[in-house]
Amino acid sequence: MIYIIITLILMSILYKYLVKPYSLYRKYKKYGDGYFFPLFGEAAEYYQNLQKHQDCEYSFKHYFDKRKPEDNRIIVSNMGTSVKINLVDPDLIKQFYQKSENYHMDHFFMSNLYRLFGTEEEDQKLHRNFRKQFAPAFNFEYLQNLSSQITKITDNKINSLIQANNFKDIDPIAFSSEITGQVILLSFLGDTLENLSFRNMKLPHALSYILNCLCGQMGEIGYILFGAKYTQKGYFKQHKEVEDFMQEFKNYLRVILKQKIEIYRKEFEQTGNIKQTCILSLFIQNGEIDKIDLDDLLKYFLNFFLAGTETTSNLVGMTIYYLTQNKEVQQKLQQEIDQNTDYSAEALSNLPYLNATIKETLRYQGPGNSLLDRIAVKEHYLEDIKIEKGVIVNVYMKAVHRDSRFYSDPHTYNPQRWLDSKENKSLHPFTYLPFSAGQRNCIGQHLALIEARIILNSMIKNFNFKINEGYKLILDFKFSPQPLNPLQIHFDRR
Ligand code: HEM
Repeated sequence: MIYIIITLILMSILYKYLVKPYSLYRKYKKYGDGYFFPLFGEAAEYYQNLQKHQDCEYSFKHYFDKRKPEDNRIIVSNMGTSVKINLVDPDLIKQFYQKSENYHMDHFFMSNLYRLFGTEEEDQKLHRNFRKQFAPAFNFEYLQNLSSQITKITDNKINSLIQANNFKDIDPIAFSSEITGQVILLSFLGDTLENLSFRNMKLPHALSYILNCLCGQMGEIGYILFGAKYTQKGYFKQHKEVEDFMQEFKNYLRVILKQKIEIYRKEFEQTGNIKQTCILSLFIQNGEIDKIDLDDLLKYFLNFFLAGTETTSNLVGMTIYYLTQNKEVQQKLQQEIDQNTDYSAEALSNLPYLNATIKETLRYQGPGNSLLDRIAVKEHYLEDIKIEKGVIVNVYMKAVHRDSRFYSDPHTYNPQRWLDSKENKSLHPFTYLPFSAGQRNCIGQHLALIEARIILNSMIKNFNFKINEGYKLILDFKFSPQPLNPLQIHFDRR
């Protein structure tokens, strides 16, 4: 009897994880190519190279140079009990955004992070409400008021580097993440909380520490099998320590939020105005603060920190890296920046070469390679492809950003392409998506660009950049491509 039960269990596992996904895989393969674990399929080489070389740029180039994009509109792979479809064709991508009501966020792999900042808004109405509430705080005109403070944070950081008199082997990603972390605190709370610490860590460090712990747990076998329940229960000492740290930290932040709200409320009652530009002060002035509870505010604050810190510092740091690899780009940028004396957000947004360089980093190696996975909640079509309920769908932005049909010489870093009107004209609107598109596009894109321009402007004014001769960039495949070993750049004072 026991053998029959074991056989039945094994067969049902085999069916769920192998037979069913394989039949789905076969069905979708005719629209593109793909790989199936245990590894086979045309795209398996992509994965094998990734494991062997650990360099996602190497395996990406190797694979994408060989495929014919016009015949391969998707890349399909098995994912748990279903399949995942990566869209790499702009027309399919356009339809995906137009039919966004057919998708929810896929929670399984992300659920450990949702423990930190609460679950995603699945309800479209709630999400629309969130966007409506926060949109005024992220429009360019409002954010311009923060630019002098962002410049001050950047200059302080550069001055402390100059005072330390150590310009060797600097990682510009880590360097700028201290600025971008403070900017998120500033834009939300109106204060960088420089003097506060939690368990002897500055607040951005404490947050990054928790995020790293939670992301690390997501690679554990127990997590892969059982999801966040496995880590949350705290059966193991290290899980319990992270859980305690996180809860204590959230309570600490809740108190800070409450205190800040009280301070701004008082200022508003007494003067009819709040001097500091930030989300909290805006919400008090426009009355939104009474429509949102403290736990939701905390959730959004943590969300913004997660979405806005490493992404922007990655953009800045990788731009500096590409300047070390392209001397003429560095020189051209210096010339433009040296001639400019107006450092306001608006003036910087009008520097053509600075903006073309940022745009090119976002195309070439943007921090948003793909989206968080979506799961189809009902059957529907993307063009001629029938998407079944339960199938996971994502947009592989990097693939369209490097598609030779839309970009000449796509694997070359070349800011000039954005100033060349011929290349610009040929663009299909869904071939440039560093901040995604549609209802869930990046709400913080203006903030990210304002910050990137200010930080790069100050850094380029002060330094020449040279890579350490022994350093070789290997891009690790994480949420976004990250250097496996921290960048080692010599900042030469100008
Ligand atoms: C270079 C920097 C940045 C890049 C490349 C970037 C990219 C993206 C992308 C691709 C998405 C869509 C994700 C998806 O749909 O799965 C997104 C969403 C989001 N981003 Fe950014 N981001 C950046 C900076 C920021 C900053 C500074 C903030 C500040 C608050 C921010 C806040 C958000 C939020 C809250 C969402 C979710 C929006 C929603 O669901 O409605 N991001 N970002």
